[in-house]
Amino acid sequence: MKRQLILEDGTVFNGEAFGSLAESIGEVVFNTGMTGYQETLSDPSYCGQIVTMTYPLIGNYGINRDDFETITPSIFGFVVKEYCETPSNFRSDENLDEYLKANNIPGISGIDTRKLTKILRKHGTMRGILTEAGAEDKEALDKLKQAKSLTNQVEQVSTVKPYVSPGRGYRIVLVDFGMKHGILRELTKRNCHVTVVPYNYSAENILRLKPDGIMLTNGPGNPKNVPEAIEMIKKVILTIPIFGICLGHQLLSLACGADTDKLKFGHRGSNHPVYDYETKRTYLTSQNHGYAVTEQSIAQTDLELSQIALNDKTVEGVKHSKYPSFSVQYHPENSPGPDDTNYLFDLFMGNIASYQATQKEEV
Ligand SMILES: NC(=O)CC[C@H](N)C(=O)O
Repeated sequence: MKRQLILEDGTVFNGEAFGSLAESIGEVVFNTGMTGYQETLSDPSYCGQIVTMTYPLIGNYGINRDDFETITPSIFGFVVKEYCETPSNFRSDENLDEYLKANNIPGISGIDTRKLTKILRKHGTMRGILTEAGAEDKEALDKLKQAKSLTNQVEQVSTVKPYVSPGRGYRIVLVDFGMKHGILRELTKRNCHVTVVPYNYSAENILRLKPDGIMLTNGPGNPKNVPEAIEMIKKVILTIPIFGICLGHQLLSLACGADTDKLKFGHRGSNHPVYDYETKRTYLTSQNHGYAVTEQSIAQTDLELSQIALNDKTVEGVKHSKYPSFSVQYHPENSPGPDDTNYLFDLFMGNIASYQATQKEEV
């Protein structure tokens, strides 16, 4: 069945339908990972976005039971050049089409994704509509232009109630803005007792849980749409070590007085080089972000710039100069992508240990 992707600037792409046949409007973004489509599809940070993969063949290793980053995916659409109907992999349980249908995600294949990506790089990300072919282009375009931009994606993907993943190690409160399972996986690997709480859990309620450390997860949309979290962080940073990832990094930075801005077309892929000023090393990182902390805004805060993207000098990490808190813009939990920066979870454990040691000395 024929489908269309129409961009805000009027560009029409014709292709074949796969996955669900639902009509969808979202921000069209590109991901350059050669693999990792299952993690991408199930990453809640893509809520509100239609993702195109630049790698031309997608679906060839199927969908397996192990690589999900969330159970209920919230991506708004999936655009590929060639979609593989007959996956070949010992872990594969179903094909991409079955997965997308079961989760009501519309897909389109047969698209010149190189052309689409070049348009997005030149113009910046745009919104688009995935719709049935033969629909009046003008009507679809009007619908797209009239559609309101989303501001409540975090609310859509965060947990509603707190829950616990028990362990005997440090007690970590994980504030869920649209958590990838990879973060929980890294904490449980380190024996942490993790309490996952909703995005709008108050500082008072978090402190009542007596955490040893707090983690701020990744999540969709503009960090400025989550003011309650910024207020919460301002209070908890005074007494508890914090580690923020992606949206969590942006929120921590905003709470410390820095600013964020939207990038032209963002960073989404599995091989983004990041330089660390302290270790003087370059790490390959997994990334998915459309916003970033602005470098000039850091100077007026107690934050230090700790890491930077080598491709375009975007801020990739900050460290607090007074409190044992830090954050990164990329994904140390990888999934998908390289695990070069997994050590940051150990660094967080170390921060907790040394902070607790200093607290004991003071008593
Ligand atoms: N993966 C994330 O947490 C993304 C953060 C934020 N939504 C951005 O696009 O910049």
